[in-house]
Amino acid sequence: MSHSWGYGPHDGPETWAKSFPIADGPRQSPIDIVPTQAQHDPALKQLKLKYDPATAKSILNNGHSFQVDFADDEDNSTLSGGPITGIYRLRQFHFHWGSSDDKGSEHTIAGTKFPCELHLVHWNTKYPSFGEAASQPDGLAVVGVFLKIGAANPSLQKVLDALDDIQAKGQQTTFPNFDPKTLLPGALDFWTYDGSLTTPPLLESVTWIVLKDPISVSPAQMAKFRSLLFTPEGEPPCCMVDNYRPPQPLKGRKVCASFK
Ligand SMILES: NS(=O)(=O)c1ccc2c(c1)[C@H]1CCC[C@H]1[C@@H](c1ccccc1Cl)N2
Ligand SMILES: [Zn+2]
Repeated sequence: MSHSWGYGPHDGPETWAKSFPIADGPRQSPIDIVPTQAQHDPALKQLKLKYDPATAKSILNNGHSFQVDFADDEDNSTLSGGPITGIYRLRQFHFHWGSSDDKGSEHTIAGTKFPCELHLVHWNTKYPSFGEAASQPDGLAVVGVFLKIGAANPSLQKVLDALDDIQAKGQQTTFPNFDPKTLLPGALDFWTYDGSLTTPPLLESVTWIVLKDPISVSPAQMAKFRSLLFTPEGEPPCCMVDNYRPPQPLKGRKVCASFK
């Protein structure tokens, strides 16, 4: 049976546990990050992100968000260092956002919500594939970046310019030669904790690496995100907004900080 889940009143985060009981599991994401309760871990290494723009392939409206997919058959775009051991390959990046600027991020900082949050999804190359890695406790590493209202972001604009071709669910187009590093803030200070995918199947296989510093997004750029549709062509249009899961119980987990 194909699980149809979404973000509405009848299929949203409060209903997911019915089809995905892990929704009430011990290491669910996102969480509210409370900086004063995070523990500085001096043993944490610097994050090493090595991205090759040539690995960018396509951009897809998957009906929950839109994602930019990368060729991950070689170690050309990788994440290492930080809290992880070994090499993780970049698979895709996507976003979560709100219907207004006062909400939209999945992680929050001491209760503060951002209008949007970027997720760069990587999988552990000790496993043979993304799918296999996604089912392992150390299988995935997702770098989360907050977007804060400010100046227009030229690098983000390159991504947003492609959205006209993928307005409806299931639409995809080529997206070559893009360097995701241009979407990162100057400093790579981060919080890290053990968590899960924030959408079904909610697998508890993610080492979360949430960057402290946001990148900028303008109000006009936020409007571009909100012009996408959850619905496929030919169905009554439903704007893709509020595609975020609210923070989940910490259940005793420690959040570590790479900085003082
Ligand atoms: N928000 S997030 O960063 O926690 C996140 C990261 C990766 C994936 C997901 C959510 C979800 C989103 C749709 C499919 C599912 C997953 C996946 C894709 C194809 C096959 C299997 C799986 Cl598990 N990919
Ligand atoms: Zn996500």
